Amino acid sequence: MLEIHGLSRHFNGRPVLAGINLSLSPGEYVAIVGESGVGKSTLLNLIAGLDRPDGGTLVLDGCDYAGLDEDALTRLRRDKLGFVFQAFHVLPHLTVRQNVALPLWLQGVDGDAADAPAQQLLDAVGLGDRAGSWPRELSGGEMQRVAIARALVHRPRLVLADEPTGNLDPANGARVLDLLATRIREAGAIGILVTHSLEAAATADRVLRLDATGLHG
Ligand SMILES: Nc1ncnc2c1ncn2[C@@H]1O[C@H](COP(=O)(O)OP(=O)(O)OP(=O)(O)O)[C@@H](O)[C@H]1O
Repeated sequence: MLEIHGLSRHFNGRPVLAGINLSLSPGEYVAIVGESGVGKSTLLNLIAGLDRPDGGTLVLDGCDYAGLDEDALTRLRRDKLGFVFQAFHVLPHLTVRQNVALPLWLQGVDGDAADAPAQQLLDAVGLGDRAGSWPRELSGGEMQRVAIARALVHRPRLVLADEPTGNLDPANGARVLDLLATRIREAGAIGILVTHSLEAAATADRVLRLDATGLHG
């Protein structure tokens, strides 16, 4: 369960988010849309624990972020979160399969136990035959699919995706959105998709609009 109450964030005295409320149960997958600059990525960064709010509360599975120090937030991200951000953060010195297996390694799972699910996810995003490639050998869209496979490999409780299909052609975009929705529903995870595409947003269970007055269902 993700519970957000009265969340606010200012930058240089300028309010970006004010009084955001959102409550999501396991298995719920929502899309957040809204004008450029309204604060969608800021909200995802707060939910990911990569940034701290100026006010309000964030509680995931009973755990209040306010009580967590940086180490505890890092553990929360490692154990419970999968995220695909606009910058892919694919590591250049690891192969494609190693990049996807990384979240499992960080949980102490390695060898075949990490390689097999990593390969399965790569197959699912259409990159099964590129497992041994290096990131520099991939196109932007292929790299984005690696990032999506990596975000899902450890079956996270909370999946955050910021424009995950921004670099993809329609067929691969549809495939990735379908994979995201299927994985979230099958795992009973919570999913939040930030997108400008109403077509992409329609693949979630419901669409929320963020504007200066808050989130609207
Ligand atoms: N670290 C920061 N310091 C100062 N201002 C910031 C910072 N991060 C975000 N902002 C500002 O907060 C506002 C919201 O940015 P954010 O990236 O959350 O918007 P967005 O809704 O995701 O936009 P887009 O749809 O264009 O990606 C913007 O005006 C941005 O300039």
